[in-house]
Amino acid sequence: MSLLSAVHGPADLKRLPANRLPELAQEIRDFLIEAVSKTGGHLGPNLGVVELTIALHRVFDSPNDRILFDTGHQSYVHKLLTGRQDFSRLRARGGLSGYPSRAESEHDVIENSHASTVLSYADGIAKAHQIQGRTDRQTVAVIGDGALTGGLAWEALNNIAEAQDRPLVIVVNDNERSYAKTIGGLANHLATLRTTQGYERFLAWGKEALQRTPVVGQPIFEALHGAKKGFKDSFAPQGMFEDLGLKYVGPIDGHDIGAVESALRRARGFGGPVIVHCLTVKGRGYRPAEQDEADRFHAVNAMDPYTCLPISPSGGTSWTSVFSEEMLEVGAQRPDVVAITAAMLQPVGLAPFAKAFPKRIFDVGIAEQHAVTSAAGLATAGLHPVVAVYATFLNRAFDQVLMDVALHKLGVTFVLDRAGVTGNDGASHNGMWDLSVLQVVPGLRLAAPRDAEQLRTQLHEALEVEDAPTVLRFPKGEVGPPVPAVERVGGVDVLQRTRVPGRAGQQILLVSVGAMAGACLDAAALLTADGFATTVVDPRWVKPVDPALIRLAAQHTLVVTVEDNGRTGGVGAAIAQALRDAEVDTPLRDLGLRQEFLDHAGRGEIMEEAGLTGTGIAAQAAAYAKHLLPERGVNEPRAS
Ligand SMILES: Cc1ncc(C[n+]2csc(CCOP(=O)(O)OP(=O)(O)O)c2C)c(N)n1
Ligand SMILES: CC(=O)[C@@H](O)[C@H](O)COP(=O)(O)O
Ligand SMILES: [Mg+2]
Repeated sequence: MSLLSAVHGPADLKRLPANRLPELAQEIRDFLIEAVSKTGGHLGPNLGVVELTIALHRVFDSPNDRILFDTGHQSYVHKLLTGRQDFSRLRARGGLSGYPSRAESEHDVIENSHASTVLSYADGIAKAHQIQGRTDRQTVAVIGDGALTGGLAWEALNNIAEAQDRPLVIVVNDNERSYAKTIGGLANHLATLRTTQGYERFLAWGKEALQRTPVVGQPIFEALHGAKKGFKDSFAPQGMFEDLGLKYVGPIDGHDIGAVESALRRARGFGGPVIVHCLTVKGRGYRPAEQDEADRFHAVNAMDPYTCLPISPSGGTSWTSVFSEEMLEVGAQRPDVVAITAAMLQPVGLAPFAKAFPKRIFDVGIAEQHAVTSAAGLATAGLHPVVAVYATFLNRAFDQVLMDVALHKLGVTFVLDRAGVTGNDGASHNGMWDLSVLQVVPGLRLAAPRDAEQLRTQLHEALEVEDAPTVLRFPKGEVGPPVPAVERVGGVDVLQRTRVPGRAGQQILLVSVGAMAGACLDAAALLTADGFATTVVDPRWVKPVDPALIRLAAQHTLVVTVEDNGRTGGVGAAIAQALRDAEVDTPLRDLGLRQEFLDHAGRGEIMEEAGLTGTGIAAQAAAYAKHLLPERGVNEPRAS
C-alpha cells in the first residue's frame, strides 16, 4: 500500500515520520505525472509545490486554519492531501475542479481563478478571526511570484502591513515563472533575495557551527539570531518586504520539507504578518517540464507522459494562431502599432510579434489594469496599442477601459482570446461577460469575427479607429472553415437566405454573433425544413448596432439572436433596445448562455446544454415562431 493512499486527510499526513516524507513526495509526483497526463491540467505548477504543500498541511491545521491558494491552479497536491485522490475526471463534468472548490471540500476557500486575489481574501479572513477572537485560527495565503505582480496583491500588502498584531502567514511560491519568466522590479527584487546567501541558510549554518562551540557558541548564536535588520541586510537584503513592515523569513528551499516546516512553524508563532519566501522549481521532478523553456508545462493537454506527445492532436488552425500571424503583418505595415500582454505572451499569440519587433512588445506581468492604462498612455503619445488578454481577465480592467481609454477617446485595440465558453477551467475562466460589460462603454466599437478571414479583416478595421477603443473577441480552439457572405447590407454580412417552397418572403432573421455562424447555418437548414424561410446574418461589428440590422428586422416576422456570451445585457439585448428605439416591433428572442457561473465541463457539453448548437438554436427559434406568431399566419410575411 502506498503512503499516499493511506493519507485521507492532514491528520494522516501529520502521523507520518519525517523520514518517510520524501517517499511520499515522490509518490505524489508520480501520481501527478500519470494522472494529469491523462486528463490535461496544470502539471508544472503542481509539481513545483509538492514539498511546500506537504509542509503546509503538517504545520497548519486545515480546515480550522485557512489555507488559501492564489489562482488556485496549483492546488492539486492540496486536494490529494485532503481526501481527494480520484483525478480520473479532473476538470471534466462531474470530476474534480482544476481549482479549489467549496463544494468539494471544507479545506477549500477561493474558487476564483483570477490571479492576485489571495492576499485580499487573507486580509479579510484574518481581520474576521481577530474580531471573532479566534486566536486559534491561522490564515495562510500561498501566492506565486507571478500573482505577486498583480496590483491587487500590493493593495492587500499595504493593508496587511498596517496591522502588526494580526497574524497572517504569506507564503511566496517563487519559481521565477508566470508562464514565461516573471518580469519587473519585483521579480528582480525576489532574485536579489534568492541570489544573495539566504539569511536562513546562513542562520542554519551559524546555528550548527556556533552551537558546537562550547560556552560562547550559544550566546553568540542568540545574539546573531536576534540581530537587527542591519545584520540581515548584510547577508540577504530584505528591503521591500521589511521596509513595508512585514517580517520576512527566507529564502527557503521550497523542496526541503524540513526547512519549509521549520520556517512555517516560526511564521505561525510570529503573531503578526509574515512572509515566508520559498524557492521552488516549476515542473520539479519531471525533466520534460523542467526543461520546457516556454512555460514549464504550465498547462498541458492530455499527453503521453514519456513522449509528451498530445493524446488527441488538435489538427486545425486555432483562432489564436490566426491573430498571431496577422499581428506579424500588422507589425510590418504599422510602425505605430505596439502590443501588450499581461504575462501571457505565448498563450495570446504574441510571441512571434515579440520576436520580430522586440522593442514594440510589453509584458506587464499579471497586471491587466496597468496594461490598459499604460496602453492609454501609449495612445496619448501617438501609438496604437493592441492589448491581448483572455476575455474573462479584461473584467478586472473595466474602469480603465471606460475612463482611461474611452473617456479620452483613445485608439486602443483590445483582442480578447478565450471569449465565450472555455469550459474545463470552470466558472471564472468562461469569457461570457465582455459582450455585456462592454456595451455600456460610450464610443467603444466591438467586433466578433466569424472566421479567420474576418478576424484578419476586422483587426485591420479596428486599427484604423484612432478615436475610440475597439475590441475583437474570439473563442478558444480551432477557427473552423471559412464562412462566406452572399451579400453585404450596410455593414452586415448576409450569410444565407433560405427559401420555403410555396412561401413568399422571409420569416426568421437569425443574427449570428462571431463564431456562432456555423451553428446558425445548421439551424437555418433545420428551420427551413420546418417551413421557416430564414435569413442568417453576421453583423461583424456588434457594437454599435448597425442600422442595416434594424431595416432587416423590419422585413422579417421574428428576430433570433445567437451569442456565446451571457444573455443579460448582451448583443441580443442591445439589438432589442435598438429595435425599440427605432419603433420596429418585430419580436426578438435572444439566445445565449444562462447568466450563471457555469461549472467546469467540456466546451461542447456546455454549449449543447445551453442550446447553442444548430439543433438547439433551431428548436428554440421554431418554438418561438410557432408560439409568437399564430395570429399572423406563422409563415405569412408581415405587411412591410
Ligand atoms: C487576472 C489573471 N490574469 C491572468 C491569468 C492567467 N494565469 C493563470 S496562472 C498564471 C501565472 C501565475 O504565475 P504564478 O503566480 O507565479 O504561479 P505559478 O504558475 O508559477 O505557480 C497566469 C498568468 C489569471 N489566472 N488571472
Ligand atoms: C490558470 C490559468 O488562468 C491559465 O493557466 C488557464 O488555465 C489557461 O487556459 P488555456 O489552457 O485556455 O490557455
Ligand atoms: Mg511562479
